[in-house]
Amino acid sequence: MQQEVYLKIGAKTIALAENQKLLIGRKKHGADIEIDDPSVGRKHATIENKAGKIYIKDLESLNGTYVNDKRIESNKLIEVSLKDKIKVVSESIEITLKKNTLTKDKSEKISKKDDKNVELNDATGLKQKITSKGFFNIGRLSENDIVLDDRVVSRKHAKISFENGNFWIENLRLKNKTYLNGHEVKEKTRLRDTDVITISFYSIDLLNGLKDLRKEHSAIEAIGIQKKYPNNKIGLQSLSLNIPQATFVALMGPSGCGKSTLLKCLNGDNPATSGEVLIHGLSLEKNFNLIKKKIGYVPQDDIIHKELTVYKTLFYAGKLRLPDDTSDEEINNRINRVISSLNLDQDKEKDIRGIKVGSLSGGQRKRISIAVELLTEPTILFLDEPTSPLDPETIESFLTSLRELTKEGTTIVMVTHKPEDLNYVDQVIFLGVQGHLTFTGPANSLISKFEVNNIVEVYTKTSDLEQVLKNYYIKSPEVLYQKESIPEIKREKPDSLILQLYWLISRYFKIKINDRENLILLFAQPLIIGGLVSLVFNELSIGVFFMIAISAVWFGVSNASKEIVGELAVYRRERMYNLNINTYIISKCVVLSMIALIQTIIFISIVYLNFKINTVEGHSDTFLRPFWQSVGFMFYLSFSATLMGLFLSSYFNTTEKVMTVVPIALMPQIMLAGVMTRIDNTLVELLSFTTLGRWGTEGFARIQDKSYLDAEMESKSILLEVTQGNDIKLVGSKAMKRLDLYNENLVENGTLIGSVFDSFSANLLMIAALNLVVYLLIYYALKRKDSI
Ligand SMILES: Nc1ncnc2c1ncn2[C@@H]1O[C@H](COP(=O)(O)OP(=O)(O)OP(=O)(O)O)[C@@H](O)[C@H]1O
Repeated sequence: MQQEVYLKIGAKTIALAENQKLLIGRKKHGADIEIDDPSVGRKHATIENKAGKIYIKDLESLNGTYVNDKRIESNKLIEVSLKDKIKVVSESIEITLKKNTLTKDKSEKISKKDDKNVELNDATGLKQKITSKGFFNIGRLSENDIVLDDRVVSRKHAKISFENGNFWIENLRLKNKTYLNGHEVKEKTRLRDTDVITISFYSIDLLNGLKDLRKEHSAIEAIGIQKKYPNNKIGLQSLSLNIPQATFVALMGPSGCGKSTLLKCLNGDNPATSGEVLIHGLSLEKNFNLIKKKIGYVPQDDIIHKELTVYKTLFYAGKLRLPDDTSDEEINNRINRVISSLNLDQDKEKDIRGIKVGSLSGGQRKRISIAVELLTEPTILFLDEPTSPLDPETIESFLTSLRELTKEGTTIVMVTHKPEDLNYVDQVIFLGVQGHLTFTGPANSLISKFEVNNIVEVYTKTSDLEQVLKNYYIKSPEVLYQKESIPEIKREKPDSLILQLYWLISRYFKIKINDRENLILLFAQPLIIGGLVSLVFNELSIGVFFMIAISAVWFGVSNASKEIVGELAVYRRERMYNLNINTYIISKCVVLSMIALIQTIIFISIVYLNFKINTVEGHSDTFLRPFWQSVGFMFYLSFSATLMGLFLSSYFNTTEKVMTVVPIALMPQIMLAGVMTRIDNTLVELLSFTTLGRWGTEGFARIQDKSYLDAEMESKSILLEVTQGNDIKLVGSKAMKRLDLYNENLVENGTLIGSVFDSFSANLLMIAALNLVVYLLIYYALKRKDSI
């Protein structure tokens, strides 16, 4: 049997479990019982419960510890009873010995999880229950002591134990995280009374037990937030907001006033430069890794691939976003649920799951973007102008389904320009020009607040800076938090990089396969260019190898140049979630390399067959060879060019810009290869070092020269030359003499520096070095997109 002992300090009640010792000390110095008084020592005294008996010990404090107004001797355990009055300097601590007792009887365990959790809200019960049982398991399964029915909670998630007089918290699963005061619990950590554990949107602390933060706090609170862009432009003027749970909010204002900026500050996509955003009472900045999994965000552009079917879109989103231990069956159940909650299953004749996203209407596509976000069951949805592309009829059913979501408890913040959308929302936030908050409140009081006849006039008034500043700007009462620089929200790795890579490759592969027309064009390119080369060149010469190298560069760059910029919205959204930049780049490289390999095989086969069949008279052995080495080298060039294309695609923000730059990137490959003209200027020579055109042409020349030499050496038909000093020198074979690609065409007539890297391996190494540089450039270009 155990006795429950409680300490009362002012309004606070703290349980003192059996065999527990608590340190009393000054605030912010790590004590279990913190007293906000400078006259209290950092480590002032201890109070402990030894088998139901309470002892207090003063730790040589300056201002003393008092029992019944008598200062006690330092470093001596003094037993105290119910009647005694204990004082730590000015604070009086009352000790209460509760009458009821607790047994370790198993019947105490209540099977229904809600009943069980209700008990845990009891401000004083949790500690004693943990002490009595020795530990408390927390998890999704009903057999846990604290049951949290939430997808980001593992079946057996964490454990609070009581050992050696102290409480400890440990996370039992690596994948789903437990946070202690905002920091991930990586190892078993001592738990103090003032510590707060957060798992999903639940908080647990020894004093207050379990709390569902969604019930305790507003969904979103912005306190004195302001946004300054790096160019010093103010995107948002200081403002404060409070958005209750399950509210449908429209965010409106004139064009360019900062609506998207505010949305991004509230969801962490591009955080405020000062002030604080709280999501269900938790600091967005400190708990971003948790919060990002529980909020949904659909930016202005669709965050889906039009080449995939609806089912595959949702399936891959589930695989990439849900915890790795989520079964396919569970993902399918969720897909069915989100499809029905967004009324996407109305057409009984044609199942929307099998339709390609690209064939859907604008409204349906928007809903699929939202469905992707709903898979993770977010408590807040941020939507940036979802109704803009929709016609009035579609808007009605679209907003009705969003309303339904708010009834189920989701909070929605939606940027909109459409006055008719106000019929569906509970609240409006109206921004004025240059990011000034001018209105927050129920939609039906917007017109009266501005004393106008219609919403168009609200736009007129809020577009006039002078009027806004004079009459409407709702300045934040006080700026509580000042930050000097943009807070960097630390991004967390996905559960498994390998699995993320697998699903990214799988999705990208499917996208490519489903885009039949484009695939046909991709494979028609080597047929056409290879055919032309065969047609134009009557005999194998340096020009042919130059064309092979340039074609490889062209294939790689053109295959890749639209691949990142074309899905920037998807990339940015997934990056905000848990996308790793390296797995993303590698997934692009893997799939694009497969395409480049097929193109290469087609191209080399055509050129090989052409020169094999149409040999020059007297030189029947002069054809492209060796076949597989040529394929390998062309593929290597094409892969390297793919990286170049990916760099262009990651650096620019629009497809148009990339397409303008592609020819500019290709020209040096042609001009600096040393074939068009002799390169005899050091600067130009050095520039040619950075081109695949140069290394590619030279590499092919070497492969050919070597293969002819080898072939002729084998057949012993070698050529010897008598030099000026009457030495006999091996110069190669008949065929090689005829070609002599490297020496004659590139060194003597072409580049001067060829001899500097006089080996094929050096060629390969130079290309590898270029690849490494380009890979790093892609990485940093993508990283730059994280926060603008
Ligand atoms: N990355 C940035 N750097 C500098 N200024 C920016 C940046 N992003 C936005 N701005 C500026 O901040 C202001 C607000 O932009 P924001 O996109 O938030 O407006 P908006 O109200 O959503 O506009 P719209 O209704 O046209 O979508 C604009 O003047 C814009 O030029």
